[in-house]
Amino acid sequence: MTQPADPALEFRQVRKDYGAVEAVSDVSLAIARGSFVAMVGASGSGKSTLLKTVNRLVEPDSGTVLLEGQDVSSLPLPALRRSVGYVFQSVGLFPHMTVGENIAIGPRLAGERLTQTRIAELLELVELEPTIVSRMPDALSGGQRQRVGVARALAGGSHLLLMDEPFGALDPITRAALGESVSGLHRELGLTTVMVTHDMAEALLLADRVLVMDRGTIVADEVPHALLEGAGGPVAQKLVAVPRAQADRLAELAR
Ligand SMILES: Nc1ncnc2c1ncn2[C@@H]1O[C@H](COP(=O)(O)OP(=O)(O)OP(=O)(O)O)[C@@H](O)[C@H]1O
Repeated sequence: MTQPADPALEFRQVRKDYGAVEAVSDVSLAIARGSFVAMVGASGSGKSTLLKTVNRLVEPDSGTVLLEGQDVSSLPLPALRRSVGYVFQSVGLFPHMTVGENIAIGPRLAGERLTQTRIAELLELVELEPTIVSRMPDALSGGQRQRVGVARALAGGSHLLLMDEPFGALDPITRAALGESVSGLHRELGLTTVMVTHDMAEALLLADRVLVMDRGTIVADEVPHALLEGAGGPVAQKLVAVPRAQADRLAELAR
């Protein structure tokens, strides 16, 4: 892929080791404003570690992460976390807080109160009923919890949405519905979206750029069409082979 001239997010030679494990090895990558990037790769390949360097949940050993051209290590943490929408792997809603309080927590930590109207708007964006606002997280389905997680990530008005395996624990129908919702939000709000997923089919269907990570490095960087045409090298093609074989088998069964 050609590198964008004025990227929303950029990694320059980012490296993170955990003892002898090279979790992220000198990754350089620029992400264009408005793009939807999927990051795919085997478990332990470094996807989450790389994503977490953006809002400094992980501090790199070396290298720089630039958000809108600014080195994230020079930004005050509350402001940085506010300007990066982050949907966690495990959702991570606070169990003792209502849905509304969970959505408002980021701005609150940064010293701002979200109005009830704004919270209602955010619920509407993620297609949840406004009445859900006073419910506790354990009274929601997994899909509803993930939608609240997305609303919370967008509450600070961020244009950068990072999602770490957001649909992992959901059934396939809920997963597909949420994928569609996120894709719609991405377009409507003009977001730059980076989504970590184990599912190459999901990556191919939702993203306009697919990165494949393997042992701490990016081994493929392609548009979905190119991956389907055979580009990206052996690790990428092994991942593409799975949904392709399923699609072929389904087509055979339908004959
Ligand atoms: N806090 C930590 N302490 C020690 N090792 C860690 C820590 N976080 C991650 N690692 C190691 O770093 C490597 C990369 O982990 P990472 O979670 O980034 O991979 P991943 O591709 O996101 O995996 P998954 O798809 O399973 O979430 C792994 O070997 C992991 O065990």
